Amino acid sequence: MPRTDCIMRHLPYFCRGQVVRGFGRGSKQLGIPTANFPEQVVDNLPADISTGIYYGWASVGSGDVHKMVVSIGWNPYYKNTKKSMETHIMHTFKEDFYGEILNVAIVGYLRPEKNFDSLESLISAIQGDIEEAKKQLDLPEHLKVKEDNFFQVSKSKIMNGH
Ligand SMILES: Cc1cc2nc3c(=O)[nH]c(=O)nc-3n(C[C@H](O)[C@H](O)[C@H](O)COP(=O)(O)O)c2cc1C
Ligand SMILES: Nc1ncnc2c1ncn2[C@@H]1O[C@H](COP(=O)(O)OP(=O)(O)O)[C@@H](O)[C@H]1O
Ligand SMILES: [Mg+2]
Repeated sequence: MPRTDCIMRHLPYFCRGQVVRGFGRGSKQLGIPTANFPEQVVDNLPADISTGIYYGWASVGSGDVHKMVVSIGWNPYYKNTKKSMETHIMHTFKEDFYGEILNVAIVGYLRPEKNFDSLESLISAIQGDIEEAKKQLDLPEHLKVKEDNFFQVSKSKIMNGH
């Protein structure tokens, strides 16, 4: 079982990285696209940050900051052999953003990763996570992270030059 005090010690956790291709299941099978981070970003996570489902804030390149949910782990339903970190942003984008920089601030923990008997139950669990995250993120302590300098830096010229 994840030790909540261990997890919370690292939050908020900020990171950025280029969006890479995963297995293409997020949008095609689940109807919930997830922007996947490269292995390097996953390897740089603090060793004692538990796998599981988290929520927070995200922006793409120098774009607006949106609510997000992120899954860190091996996706037991799919039995992945590599640990992944995948972010679903609660926003409708006009097009895919592979290759762009994704900026992420994780602020809270929702639950451990689970296996499910059916795709339908995986999808409804994820939809439940999204609803819970939306509620939690309206709390003042979480809303303030949206304004963090971390996201301001991503809007600066330095980042736009890439
Ligand atoms: C909020 C959220 C919760 C998730 N929870 C689980 C889970 O409990 N078990 C699991 O096997 N996968 C879970 N996933 C991961 C999905 O299985 C994953 O997004 C899907 O396999 C897409 O993978 P892909 O990006 O490689 O295509 C979750 C994803 C999100 C965004
Ligand atoms: N709201 C969104 N949240 C996350 N990714 C999105 C969103 N809208 C579009 N995308 C795009 O969808 C891609 C993820 O789709 P997905 O089916 O999970 O494929 P993959 O397996 O390649 O990660 C992201 O890399 C991004 O380019
Ligand atoms: Mg994905």
